[in-house]
Formats: sequence, C-alpha cells, structure tokens
Amino acid sequence: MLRRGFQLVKGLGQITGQKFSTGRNGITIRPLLSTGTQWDTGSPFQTIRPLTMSPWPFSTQPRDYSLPNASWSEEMKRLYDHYNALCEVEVEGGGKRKGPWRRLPSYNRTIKYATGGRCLSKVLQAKARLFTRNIEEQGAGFEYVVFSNKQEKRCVCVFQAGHLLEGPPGHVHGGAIATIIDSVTGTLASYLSGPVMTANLSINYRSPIPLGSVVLVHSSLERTEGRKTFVTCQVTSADGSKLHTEATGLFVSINVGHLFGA
Ligand SMILES: CCCCCCCCCCCC(=O)SCCNC(=O)CCNC(=O)[C@H](O)C(C)(C)COP(=O)(O)OP(=O)(O)OC[C@H]1O[C@@H](n2cnc3c(N)ncnc32)[C@H](O)[C@@H]1OP(=O)(O)O
Repeated sequence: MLRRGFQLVKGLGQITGQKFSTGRNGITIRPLLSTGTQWDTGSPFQTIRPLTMSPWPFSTQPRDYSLPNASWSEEMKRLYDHYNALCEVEVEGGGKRKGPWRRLPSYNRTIKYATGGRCLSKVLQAKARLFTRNIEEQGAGFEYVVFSNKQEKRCVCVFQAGHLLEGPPGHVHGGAIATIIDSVTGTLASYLSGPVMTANLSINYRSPIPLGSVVLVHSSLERTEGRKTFVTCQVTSADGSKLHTEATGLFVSINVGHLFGA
C-alpha cells in the first residue's frame, strides 16, 4: 500500500514536473515547487490537492513544431511571415509591442497520464506522441502553424499537407483533413474555454486539396452555451479564392479529471 502510494506520488511528480517532499513513511506531505497553471485532476490524487501543472513536464527541452523548417514551401513561409508580422505592431517612436495575433507553439507530446483513470505504462509513456506531430520526416505529414486572435475569437492555421497524407490519388485524405480541422477548432475552443473535448464535428468536403499544397484553416467562435463551445471552420486555398472544406464543431468543457477516470 505504501509502495503504491509512493509510486503514485512519483508518477504525479512526473506529470507536474514538481518534486514532492516525503515524510518518514514515504507519504506525500506537500509539493516543494508550485508554478504554472492549477489543474485539479480529481481522483486518484485527491490527497495532494491543489495540483499545479508546469507547462512542460519533461526533462528535455521540446522542439517547437510550429517554427519553420526546411520542408516548408515558399508559400508556407510567406504565409507564416505574414501572420507572424501581425503578432507585433509598430508604435510611435520606432518600437514594437504585441499585436492582436499570437503564434501558438506546438509540441509532439502531451502529459503522460491520459486515459482510463490509469497511469500509462512506461512503454506508452515513452512512446506516446501527438497524432499530428508523430511523423519524424519533415514535410511528410502535417506541417502547420496556428495563429490565434483572442480579441476576435478566431484563429488561422497555415497547413502544408505532406505526401504521407494521400487519399484520392494526388490529393489529401479526408481523415487527414478532419484531423487538422479537429486540431485547429479544438485549439481555438481550448484557447477560449480551457480544457475541452470534441463532442461533435460535422464536415462538408467541397473540393479536393492537392497533396503538397498549402491551405488556410480558419476557425471562429460561433457561440458558447454553458459548457458548450460552438465553432465554425473553413479550409480555403492560400489566396482564399477556393473553398475546400467547411465544418462546425461542438466542444464540451471538461474537468481534467475526466481524462483520469474521475
Ligand atoms: C492550446 C492547447 C491545445 C491543445 C490542442 C489540442 C488539439 C487537439 C484537439 C483534439 C480534440 C479531440 O480529438 S478530443 C477526442 C475525441 N473526443 C472524445 O473522445 C470525446 C468523447 N466524449 C466524451 O468524453 C463526452 O461525451 C463529453 C466530454 C464530450 C461530454 O460528456 P459529459 O462531460 O458527460 O457532458 P454531457 O452532460 O454528456 O454533455 C454536456 C452538454 O453537451 C451536449 N452534448 C454532448 N455531446 C454532444 C454531442 N455529440 N452532440 C450534441 N450535444 C452534445 C449535451 O447535450 C449537454 O448539453 P446541455 O444539456 O448542457 O445543453
């Protein structure tokens, strides 16, 4: 029992990136370090609330996949530069200040404890990767960067679809399009409403997306109703002249304990 308790504490330290002090019997007393966003995970860790979550609970510095890499086409880089420039505005006297847009960093891992109320096995902990960031070869899968505008409650994603995302010959698979739409709308919903899960995604495919092309995924808040966040989404060609896909999404706010079986 004590041994199990110690394992839970050790595991929790891995989630939160914190060190916990232990008493003579190896029982947790209090966190030694407390920074970052507070997340109440519910059971099975009720004895050591309040929990705090560091932004990155792993020891090595993660790669930010939203930054340009060698696989990005000229079009992708141009659009990145365009939206990146909107993240800062010039002020009188020559300085700059933050603009209305933000580039959202993007990593290939989430927290180690993710499902079913149980700790993931060590193998899963080590191997789990975010679905959209799990292809090592640059440019082969999902290359994308999301910019958000909190004031206007919308975001735009610049998305370059790599050769491993083929569905119909020479064009992007519908499931891959659904994936990027879920990611972008989900990012907007969680940016505006905190932790959410996709409850419903409704997609109309209007025209195929050529493999290797760069498209824009626009997402806007439609409305919120209690725990429900409704968003809309349009995927267009880079110049906006062609509508490829449109979608609506419903995201339901969750207590993070939902993911831990609480
Ligand atoms: C920057 C960081 C980035 C992070 C960026 C990460 C981006 C990736 C985003 C990926 C997101 C995913 O893929 S998430 C993975 C796919 N999704 C899932 O696996 C979700 C599985 N479903 C669930 O866990 C659950 O059903 C929930 C959480 C969705 C809802 O369950 P619940 O919490 O018990 O809530 P419940 O009472 O059922 O519903 C609450 C309200 O929503 C309504 N509601 C619930 N489901 C539906 C539905 N399908 N269609 C219509 N309405 C619905 C209910 O009628 C109710 O309305 P009312 O009575 O209040 O009016």
